[in-house]
Amino acid sequence: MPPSPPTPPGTNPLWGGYKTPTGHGRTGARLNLVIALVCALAIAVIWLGTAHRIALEREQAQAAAMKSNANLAVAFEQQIFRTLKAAEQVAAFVRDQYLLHGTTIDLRRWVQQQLIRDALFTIVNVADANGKIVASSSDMIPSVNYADRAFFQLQRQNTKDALYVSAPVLGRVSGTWQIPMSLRIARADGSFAGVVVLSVNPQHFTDFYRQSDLGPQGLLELTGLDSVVRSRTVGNRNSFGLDAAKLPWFQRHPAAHEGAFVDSGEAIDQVARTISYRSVAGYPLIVTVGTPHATDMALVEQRRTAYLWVTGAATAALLAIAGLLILMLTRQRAATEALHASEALFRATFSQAAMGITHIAPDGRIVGANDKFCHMLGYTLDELRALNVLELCDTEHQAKAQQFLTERLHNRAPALSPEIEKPYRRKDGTVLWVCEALSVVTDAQGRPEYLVAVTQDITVRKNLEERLSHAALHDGLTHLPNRVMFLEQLSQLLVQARQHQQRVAVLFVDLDGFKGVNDSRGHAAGDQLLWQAARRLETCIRAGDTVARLGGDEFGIALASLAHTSDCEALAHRVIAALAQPFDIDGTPAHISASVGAALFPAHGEEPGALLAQADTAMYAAKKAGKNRFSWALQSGA
Ligand SMILES: Nc1nc2c(ncn2[C@@H]2O[C@H](COP(=O)(O)OP(=O)(O)OP(=O)(O)O)[C@@H](O)[C@H]2O)c(=O)[nH]1
Repeated sequence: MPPSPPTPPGTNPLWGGYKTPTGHGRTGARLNLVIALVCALAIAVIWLGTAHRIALEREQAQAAAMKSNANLAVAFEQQIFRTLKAAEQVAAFVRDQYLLHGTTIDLRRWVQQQLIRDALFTIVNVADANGKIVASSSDMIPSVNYADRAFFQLQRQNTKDALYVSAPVLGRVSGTWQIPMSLRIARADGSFAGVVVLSVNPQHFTDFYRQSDLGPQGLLELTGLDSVVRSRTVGNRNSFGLDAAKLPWFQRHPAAHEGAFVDSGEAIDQVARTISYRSVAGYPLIVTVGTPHATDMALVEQRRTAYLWVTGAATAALLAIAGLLILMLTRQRAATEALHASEALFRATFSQAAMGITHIAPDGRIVGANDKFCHMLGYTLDELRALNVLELCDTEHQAKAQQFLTERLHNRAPALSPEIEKPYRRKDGTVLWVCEALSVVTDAQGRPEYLVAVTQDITVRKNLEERLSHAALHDGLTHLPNRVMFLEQLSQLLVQARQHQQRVAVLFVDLDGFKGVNDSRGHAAGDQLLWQAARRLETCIRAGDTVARLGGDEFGIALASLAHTSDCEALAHRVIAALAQPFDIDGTPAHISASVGAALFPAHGEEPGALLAQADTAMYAAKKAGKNRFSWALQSGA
């Protein structure tokens, strides 16, 4: 089984596998859109995920800060609670002693003996029912009256036995800001007998700040439900006695006794804080802990920046990948479309070309051919594909065709596409002259894959050329060679004669009385006579000799390889005898004769023109001698 031929573009039969591309542009645009959408979706997912992660971490950080602050608030509340309980115990002890011993109680000594141990009380006083201080822990009893003090008036009217923590006041005894904490003294009958007053430095309440390390913007505050701030510490700044009405935690407290939120800091110092507040159990007080929101969120913000960078980089990478993908696919599509267009062009060119196109394997087998070529040769495509292109040539042209094929395979310069003119044999046996150009198509490795032959039918031109060539060298009336061809053939005979040392004879034959036939019988009759004379002359010569019409009623004869001069004379006499026979012109005889002159090579001349001239001169001599005779040329130079 022979190896299968190389496969040209497309598939068989004859690249019929090609399909007109449809919808490539639309499909490509859709694919681009899908890639863009997938990319956009992926980017959206990444960003949503990042945003969600950031929000979650924010939430967690916020919750952690709130929880931490809530714990601090609990601890702060407990410290306040313990302080107040201690104050309450001290006040109750002093009250009990006062009720037992009256003004004889020595508070100063108790402080010194540390019966009143707590150092937080700057001063402990007992005032009677009129507000006059009757016992004091200071060196001497101050002459101060509490009657106008709010806490005194409140305790006088109060029936509750509870410690009252007043708003900070400027101490009349100490001259410094104090928070008076008072306990009502009641007699056995319940009547008001005065108050025990313990003064506390407001800063004491927020000393907790130092333990809790809230930072330079941290907030610690003790606020009374009477909307007066007992003590507030922000960093190392301490303040008290401020109005708490506008504080967010104060406003929230009635609804929720404890809570946590982010405050803008508008009511204090414009610093946003994470706030936790709660009521002090059993006292009309609120403790508040705040940490700067920026500090709480610092780590989250750092991570957020990192997330944004990573997400931004991932977005850029995705966009770059999608862009590259779209670019690559677009280029690939463009290449495919160009290939399809090229194939469509090829197909149109191939099938509709005015010239025959064949694809030939390097060994000459015909792989494919267009309709034109099939039509030119009269074969079907299947018949052609069973043939070698050389089989389309006659045997004598096959070597030349093979050589042309081989040369083209070895010299594949595309710019050089030489043409060959050769005859093909059609299926019906007639000759098809073609002009054929061969191009070589190579594979990726540069090896010849197949040849493309573009074949033009030049039979008409060739026939015309042949006819023109024949007409140029032959006489149109007698169809004998004309003077030009006679001289050419004589020249070739002389070349051979020189090589073989042979003699050549040239005879000049001129009809006698031909004009009379023309004149008496007409020109057409003269033509008939000339035609018949030519045929008679042809019968007189041998193969290899030449007879030609030199013009008018003149004929030339060239005799090759003349053995004896007598042979020439014999021929001349045969000619004279043949032409002396009557001619039958349209059934009526016509009589003429002929005068013949002859010249010999090399005796009478060496060149065709010279020999013919010599023979002409000899013929003229025969005419002069009475016509119907033969005459030799004179010796050369005679
Ligand atoms: N019918 C015909 N006549 C031709 C043709 N060519 C030349 N002639 C005539 O042939 C004649 C040749 O002239 P001549 O050679 O003087 O005639 P001739 O009667 O043979 O004279 P001699 O050679 O002296 O015997 C002329 O009348 C030409 O017109 C031709 O092709 N056909």
